[in-house]
Amino acid sequence: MTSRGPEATPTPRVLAGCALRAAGMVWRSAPVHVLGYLAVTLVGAAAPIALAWLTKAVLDGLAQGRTTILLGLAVTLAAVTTAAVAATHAAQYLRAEVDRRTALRSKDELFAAVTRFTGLAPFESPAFLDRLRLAQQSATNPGRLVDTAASAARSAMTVAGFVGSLALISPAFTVLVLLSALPALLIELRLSRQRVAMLWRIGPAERREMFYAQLMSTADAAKEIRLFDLGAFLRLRMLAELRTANAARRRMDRREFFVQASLSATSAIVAGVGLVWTIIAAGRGQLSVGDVSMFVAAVAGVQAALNVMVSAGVMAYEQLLTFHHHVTIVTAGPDLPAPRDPASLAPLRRGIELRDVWFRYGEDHPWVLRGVDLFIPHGRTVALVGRNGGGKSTLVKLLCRFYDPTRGAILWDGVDLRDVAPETLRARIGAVFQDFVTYEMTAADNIALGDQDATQDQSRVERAAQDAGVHDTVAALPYGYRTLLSRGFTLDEEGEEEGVLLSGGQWQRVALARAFLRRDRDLMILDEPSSGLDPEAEYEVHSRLASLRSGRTSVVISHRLGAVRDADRIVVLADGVVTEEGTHAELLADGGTYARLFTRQATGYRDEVHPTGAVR
Ligand SMILES: Nc1ncnc2c1ncn2[C@@H]1O[C@H](COP(=O)(O)OP(=O)(O)OP(=O)(O)O)[C@@H](O)[C@H]1O
Repeated sequence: MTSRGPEATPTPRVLAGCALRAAGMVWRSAPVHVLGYLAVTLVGAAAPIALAWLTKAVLDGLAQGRTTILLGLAVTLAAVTTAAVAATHAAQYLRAEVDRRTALRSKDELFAAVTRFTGLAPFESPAFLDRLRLAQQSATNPGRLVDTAASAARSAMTVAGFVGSLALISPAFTVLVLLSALPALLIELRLSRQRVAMLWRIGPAERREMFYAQLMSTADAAKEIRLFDLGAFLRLRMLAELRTANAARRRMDRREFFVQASLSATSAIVAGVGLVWTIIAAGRGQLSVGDVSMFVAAVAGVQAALNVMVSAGVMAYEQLLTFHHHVTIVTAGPDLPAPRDPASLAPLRRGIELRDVWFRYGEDHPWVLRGVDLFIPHGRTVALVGRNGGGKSTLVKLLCRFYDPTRGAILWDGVDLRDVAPETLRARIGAVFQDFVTYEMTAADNIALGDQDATQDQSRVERAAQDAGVHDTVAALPYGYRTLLSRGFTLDEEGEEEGVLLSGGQWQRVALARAFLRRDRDLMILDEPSSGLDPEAEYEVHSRLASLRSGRTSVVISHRLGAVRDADRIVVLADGVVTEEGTHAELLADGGTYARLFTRQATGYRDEVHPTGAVR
């Protein structure tokens, strides 16, 4: 599902599966509305045929001077016209409702599937992201398929009705009109395959265009864009992507225009020939005035209805091809191998062992971890330190099983993490990630997301905030814990209860509070938990974290070596290999990388005092 080459066109069998799935989805979403829609469609389909016959009867009645039947015919004509108009409006409403209800279900199904992916790899795959975008766009397709099918059925009825009438006048001409629609169908199907392939090809350009547009409209990037004067640069890039996509769409539109113009010309020629023939036949007295009117209405009706049928068939085909992206995602297997019979995971007793763990993010990527052997003992704190890009955060991601080791294994009290359901493992872990999320939600929600049970328990949220030292800040916000931590939305519909923005350090404390809600978990992961804090706050938070960690198993990553010196074990990771391991004192005594980094940092904090007493 992740490779990005030209998309192979799904086989008819696969498309039939998609159609069945779409039909099931529509039926489950809006059964009553679908039935109503089909009923009014039927009325709409019968109306033109009835009108044509009534018109013929009126004209013949007039020509033959049978005025007695004219009033009845006129009333019937008016009633049929009214019913046809009412059916059109009812169909519009019902179709929109079917669309809305089905789109809701389709989005639910799609995002349930997206959140079911347990690892991170799909979200780092351009092919998957392109597919997801197209799948999102296809949310209304199942509903539209009903519409398309109904309009095809309506047209089929019209064709059948008029074909009967036409055949009475000229069987040969009837065959000619019907046959003239066949090339149109084949050509249009080919065009629609090309259109869907084009949409897949321009997917990356469209996503980049969206990326630039979003960048220019979000507060996060606004500072740099203004300071570095990036506005015009980003706008031009966005427009370049849009032009690329537009050029592909234009080429396709032109091709369609030429093909459709040729097809329309063919239809017009067929209709013109027929008209000449009927006029000549009427002149010779072989046809009545009513017959001529019927013939003209029938040819126009059959051609228009055949056109609609061809368009409907093509549209259905295109809608199915796009909906296929949805189906591919919702029916995809697990992104990480799922254990057939998942092992249960008891609370940690001995520890977590990384046994010769090798990892790279993809086959074309370099090795990030190269044979890491490491034991994280139960109840102890292990600190991971080392230079940027050494693989520390990657190791932590493997502990959470966001990826599986490429080689080697990670064992939780001897149980391979691959044998456990990811959600079971994650229920035992608490974490603050380096790139924690700042949710545009209320302060209370931002904390409670750490443990959803807490959404119903404000006291737990407040306790966690107190532990993270952010309670006073939150309590002082305009609406306390109800305050929205965003300037992009407001709390109320009227737009009066505006949100606020927190500082970087305050956000970090909110993220810590989220982790504090999971304090009872077996493993606590703290990836740079205090990087945004001021020195006093850092000291305070580390004291709190130390008390939180005491007796618990934790893995801490920090570049501030003073913050991890008390860890039970300090592990230096360099180029994906454990190069040093020991306590702070042992590593200092060894005089290796850790000792060098620590001394360098410590020297930076120490003032050199001049003999005169001045601080330099
Ligand atoms: N999702 C990813 N896809 C591809 N490569 C990645 C991904 N995440 C990290 N890397 C690469 O893996 C290597 C290790 O990154 P990692 O984030 O684990 O390092 P780190 O030790 O935590 O660094 P830092 O101290 O800067 O946070 C880096 O070279 C990085 O480019």
